[in-house]
Amino acid sequence: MTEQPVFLSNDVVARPLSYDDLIPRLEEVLGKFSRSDSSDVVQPVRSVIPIKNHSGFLGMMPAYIAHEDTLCMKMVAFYRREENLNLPSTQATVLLFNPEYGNVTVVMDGTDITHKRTAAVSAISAKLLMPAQSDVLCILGCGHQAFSHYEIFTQLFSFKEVRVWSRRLETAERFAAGVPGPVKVFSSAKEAVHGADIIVTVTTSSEPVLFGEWVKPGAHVAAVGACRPDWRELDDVLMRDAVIYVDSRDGAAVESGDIILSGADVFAELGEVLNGTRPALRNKTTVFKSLGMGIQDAVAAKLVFDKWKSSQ
Ligand SMILES: NC(=O)C1=CN([C@@H]2O[C@H](COP(=O)(O)OP(=O)(O)OC[C@H]3O[C@@H](n4cnc5c(N)ncnc54)[C@H](O)[C@@H]3O)[C@@H](O)[C@H]2O)C=CC1
Ligand SMILES: O=C([O-])C1=[NH+]CCC1
Repeated sequence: MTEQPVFLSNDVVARPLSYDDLIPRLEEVLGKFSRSDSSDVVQPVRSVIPIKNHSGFLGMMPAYIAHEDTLCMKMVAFYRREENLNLPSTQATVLLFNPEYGNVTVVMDGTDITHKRTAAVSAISAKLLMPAQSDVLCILGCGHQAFSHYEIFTQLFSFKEVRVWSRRLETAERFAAGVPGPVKVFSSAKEAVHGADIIVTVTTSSEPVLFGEWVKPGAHVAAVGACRPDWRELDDVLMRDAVIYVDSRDGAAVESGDIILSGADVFAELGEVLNGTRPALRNKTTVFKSLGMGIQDAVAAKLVFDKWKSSQ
């Protein structure tokens, strides 16, 4: 009980974290979260403080998962950086506690956990909501999340074409050169999106980068950026015309500018679809508005720690 916490650096965390392990655990915990009669999963909406002098935010994301006896807290700092600063826009540290005593057992770098669990949840949304015949994937934004989304989407699904767009052409070209498969680089978001079956938005923009009139009817959008109540990635037309799914209704009502400012109704949480209590309307245009949840970090961190322990 009085032992010092272990520290796991990002290279140690990244190694054992596979999507095959992550996806079923994330599906299970999202389902439990969305069961109104379940006290198994406790997770308040993230509390966020602005870092006023530096245009950043610090988010605190605690979670307790009773059936796994996992008590976790992620602290995540995020900034809207200019691309040429070459600094990460998101940095995270995860603590796991001994739930019986409350002492910290492990401190781990949360970078890879954040990249992979976010992409894995978007992939779950795609599994449930993208058109049955999905040939074209389009990714808007070419930073860290774009890489993890590319990785899992191309692992899980077979696309005939993968397209990318970023605000600066050279960022998109660097992305295309850095991934193993063929990628078409576009200099216009509108052209990149044209005819795409699934669109992932992973930008740090606070203004819409995706407009409803560009989106093919029936397409699925996994919208990952814009995590402040006054930030947008999607315009009002898309928010009005699409069926809106979220990770957490409570989180979306407080944090998502796309939902709050458009006045769009939330149709379902992803967990409700996984539980079979709300339908997956695959034939409609769908948006999954992702904000990120502490329970997602908790299952990922527990997975990493268990694997690390068994390798010692
Ligand atoms: N939903 C979730 O669970 C999570 C969401 N995020 C969010 O995902 C987004 C992407 O994160 P990272 O890939 O780590 O960031 P990053 O900094 O590595 O990449 C950001 C990308 O956005 C592009 N961008 C920046 N400003 C833009 C603008 N005004 N218009 C169009 N594109 C612009 C950049 O060119 C870059 O390609 C961020 O908004 C971040 O807050 C991050 C972690 C978890
Ligand atoms: O869930 C998460 O870690 C984040 N969501 C938005 C910025 C970071």
